[in-house]
Amino acid sequence: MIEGLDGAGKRTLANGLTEALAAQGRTVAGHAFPRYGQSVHADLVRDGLYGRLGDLSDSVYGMAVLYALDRRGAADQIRKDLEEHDVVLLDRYVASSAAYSAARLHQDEHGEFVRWVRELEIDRFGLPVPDLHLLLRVPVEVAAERAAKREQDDDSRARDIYESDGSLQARCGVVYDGLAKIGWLAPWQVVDGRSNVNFHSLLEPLFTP
Ligand SMILES: Nc1ncnc2c1ncn2[C@@H]1O[C@H](COP(=O)(O)OP(=O)(O)OP(=O)(O)O)[C@@H](O)[C@H]1O
Ligand SMILES: Cc1cn([C@H]2C[C@H](O)[C@@H](COP(=O)(O)O)O2)c(=O)[nH]c1=O
Repeated sequence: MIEGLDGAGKRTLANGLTEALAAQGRTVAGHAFPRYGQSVHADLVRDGLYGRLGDLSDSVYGMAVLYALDRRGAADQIRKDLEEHDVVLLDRYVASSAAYSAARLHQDEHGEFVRWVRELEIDRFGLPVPDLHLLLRVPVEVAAERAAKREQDDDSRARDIYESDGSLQARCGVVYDGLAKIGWLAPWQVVDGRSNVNFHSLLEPLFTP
C-alpha cells in the first residue's frame, strides 16, 4: 500500500514501482482509492470532497463509511489479484481513512477512531490485510507545491476541500507518522519522497529472502 499526503508523489511512486517490478519479471496489479468513475461510493466521496453533500461532507464518520464502502466493492477483485499476480500495489487503502479522518477529529478521539476503522473495514467488511505500507514522506509544503503543479498540468484535478486545508494536511502527516511508529495494521516502511525515489533500490530489500 502506498500512503502519504495529497501531492506527495504516490501515483508517481506506484508507476515507478510497477515498471521496476515488471523489469524484474514480476506481474503487478494496481488500484487507486477512491475509485472515481468506477464505483458509486467513490463518486459520492468526490461529491463530499467538493462540499456537495451538505452535512455529510462535514461528517468524519459519514465520509469514512463512503470510503470504506468503495473499498468493500473492490475486495473480491483485490483477492483475485492477490491470487493471480506477484504484487498488488494500492495507491491509498484503509490507512488513508485512519490518517485523514482522524486528522479531522480531536487528538483524544484518534485511538478510538482508528480502532473503529479497523473493525469496520477489516473485521466486518473482510478487506484483505496489507503486507506492507510504504509511507511516502514529504514536508507539507512540498506536497502542497506538487499538488499545485499537478493542478496546473491537469485542470480536471482541482484541489478538493481536504487538499486546500494546509493545517489538515499537517495534522494528517502527524497521524501517519504515529501509525507508522506503532505499525498499525501491518508493517510500515518510511520512504523519503523529497527527491527522486530510486525504485530499484527500494524493491531490493523487499524481495530478498
Ligand atoms: N519525487 C518527486 N520530485 C518532484 N516532483 C514529483 C516527485 N514525485 C511526484 N512529483 C510531481 O508531483 C505532482 C504530484 O505527484 P503525484 O500525482 O504522483 O502525487 P499523489 O501523491 O498521487 O497526489 P494525490 O494524492 O493528490 O493524487 C506531479 O506533478 C508529479 O510529477
Ligand atoms: C482513500 C481515502 C482517501 N482519503 C482522502 C485523501 C484525499 O485527500 C482524498 C482523495 O484522495 P486522492 O488521493 O486525492 O484521490 O480523500 C480519505 O480521507 N480516506 C480514504 O480512505
